[in-house]
Amino acid sequence: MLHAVNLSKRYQETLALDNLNLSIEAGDIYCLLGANGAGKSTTINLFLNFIAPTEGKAVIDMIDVAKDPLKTKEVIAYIPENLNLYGELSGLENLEYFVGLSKKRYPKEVLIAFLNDAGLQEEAHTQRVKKYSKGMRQKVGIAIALAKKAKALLLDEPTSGLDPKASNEFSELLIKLSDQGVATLMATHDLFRAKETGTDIGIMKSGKLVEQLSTKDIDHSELEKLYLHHMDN
Ligand SMILES: Nc1ncnc2c1ncn2[C@@H]1O[C@H](COP(=O)(O)OP(=O)(O)OP(=O)(O)O)[C@@H](O)[C@H]1O
Repeated sequence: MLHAVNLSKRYQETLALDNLNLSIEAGDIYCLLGANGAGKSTTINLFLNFIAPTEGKAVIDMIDVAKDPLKTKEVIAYIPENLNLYGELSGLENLEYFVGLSKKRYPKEVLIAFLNDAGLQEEAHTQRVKKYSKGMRQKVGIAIALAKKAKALLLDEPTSGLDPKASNEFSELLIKLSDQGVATLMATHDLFRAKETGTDIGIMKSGKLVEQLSTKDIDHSELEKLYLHHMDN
């Protein structure tokens, strides 16, 4: 579903991403780990066509992102660290608006069902988003992904700053989406969540993918050791 093929991005003298090859299939939750500046956001931004590759390609659902960015955007949902919602609108109104951008229309009760499925408590649906916690905003993001029937989810540090309960709830939603066949690429600094939630882990350093593994082959402390080993060498 999501493929990086010899994907590179250079900014003047900085090689932000160096020949990345990556395959994320339906149901995979692929967690990208790495220090600040390792190239995680660059990877996600290339899949979103926010930036253009210097070499190689990002492919979503067999379509080259740079060649047909609008078509690829139809099948993905993106949740950044801080989701940009309209503070004066309610969660329900935000959902209606953003789903409308993707040319989908649903009756109000179906939109409410998406918010419920995303775990947003009923009384919050009609409250202005400016009063929401970060966890509640991220749930609206998940509701948008559900309503768009997104095949792939791109997440850039979505749980940073969430308390452990909110972070756990978010992870459970990702697993629910994965069970429905959604392919997820998530940049994160949270080794614990990556092991708990992810199916696969990639460790990046200085623009290179230096390690790939399946989460079932490693425990928490081995993952931490491996991560620190790569950061120290
Ligand atoms: N617009 C830009 N112009 C120049 N250099 C950039 C630009 N965007 C990113 N870089 C550089 O590319 C490299 C990779 O950055 P990137 O943001 O992908 O890292 P990251 O792994 O997401 O880090 P973080 O964990 O801090 O979010 C860094 O050296 C960064 O300084």
